Amino acid sequence: MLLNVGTFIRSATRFSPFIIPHSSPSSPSSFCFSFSPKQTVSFTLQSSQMASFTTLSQSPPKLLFRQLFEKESSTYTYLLADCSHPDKPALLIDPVDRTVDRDLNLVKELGLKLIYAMNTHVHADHVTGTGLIKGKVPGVKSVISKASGSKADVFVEPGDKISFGDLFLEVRATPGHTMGCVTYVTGDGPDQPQPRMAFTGDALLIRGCGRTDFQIFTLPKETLLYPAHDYKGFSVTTVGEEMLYNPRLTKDEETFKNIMENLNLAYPKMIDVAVPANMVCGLQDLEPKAN
Ligand SMILES: N[C@@H](CCC(=O)N[C@@H](CSS)C(=O)NCC(=O)O)C(=O)O
Repeated sequence: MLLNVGTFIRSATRFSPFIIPHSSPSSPSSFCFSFSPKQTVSFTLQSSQMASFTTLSQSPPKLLFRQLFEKESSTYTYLLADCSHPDKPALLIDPVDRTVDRDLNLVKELGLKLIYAMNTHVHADHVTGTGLIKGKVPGVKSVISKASGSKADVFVEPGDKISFGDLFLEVRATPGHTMGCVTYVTGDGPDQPQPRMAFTGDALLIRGCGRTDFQIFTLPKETLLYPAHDYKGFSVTTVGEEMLYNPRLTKDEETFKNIMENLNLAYPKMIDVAVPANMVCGLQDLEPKAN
C-alpha cells in the first residue's frame, strides 16, 4: 500500500540549496537540518547559536526534521516534512496530548501542512496527541499499525510506505513491547535521506529497549535510531552503536530474558488512562474545531 499526499510538481525553486539554521532551547536536538543523499555540506559558524550552510552539489535537500520532547513522560515526538515540496507536507510521530499545541504551533511557524499524526504503538505511559490534532487540524489522518488493534484513520502493515511529498517512510514490524509495535524507517532510494533514520518507538531505546525483535539490526550500521523515550539525556544513536554497546541486546537470549524479567519497573502512572484512550487513538472521534 502506498499512501501519497500532494501533487508531484517539480519546479526550479525545489532545487535551490537551502538549510535552515536554527537553535531552540525547547528542543533536545537543538538544530534543524535538511539534507539529501550525496550532497556535500559546508558550514560556517556565524555566532555561538547560528550556523550558515551551503550545499556544494545540485542535489535538493529535502527533509526537515525536529526532535521534540515531552518531559512528564520523557517522550520524543518527531516532526518530519518534505520542505522541497510546494505544499511542505509534514507528519508527526508519537505526539503527546500535553504538547499538541506546542507542536502545532511549530508546524504553523514553519509553514508546513500536517497530513499525518502517527503512532508507533499503543502507548501505556501517556495519551497520544493524535485525536486532539485531528480535532484542531481538519484533514489530518491518524495512523497506527493494524496489529495494534487500535482505532485510527489509516492502518499500516509491515512493508507499507507512507509518503509525504517526495519522501517516504517504510513500516517495519518490531513487536515485543506491544504486539502492534512498528518502526518507521526513512526510505531507501537515491532521493531519500542518508543515512537512513528509524523511529523505533519503545522497541529499541538508546542503550536499552522496551523489547525488540532484531528487525532493527538488519538496517545498515550507520542508520540513525530515534526512540520514543529517553530517561538518561540521550537523543539519538545508531544501529552500529547499539550492536556494540546496548547492555541488553548484546547478551545471549537467556541473559536477555533474565534482564527483562527483572527490570522491576514501577507500574506506569498513566497506564489506566492512557491505554483505553490510545486504543481509540486519543479521542479519535472528536469533531473538528478551529485552531
Ligand atoms: N515511569 C514511567 C514508565 C517508565 C516505563 O516503564 N517505560 C517503558 C516505556 S513507556 S510504556 C519501558 O519500556 N521502559 C524500559 C526501560 O528500560 O526503562 C511511567 O510511570 O510512566
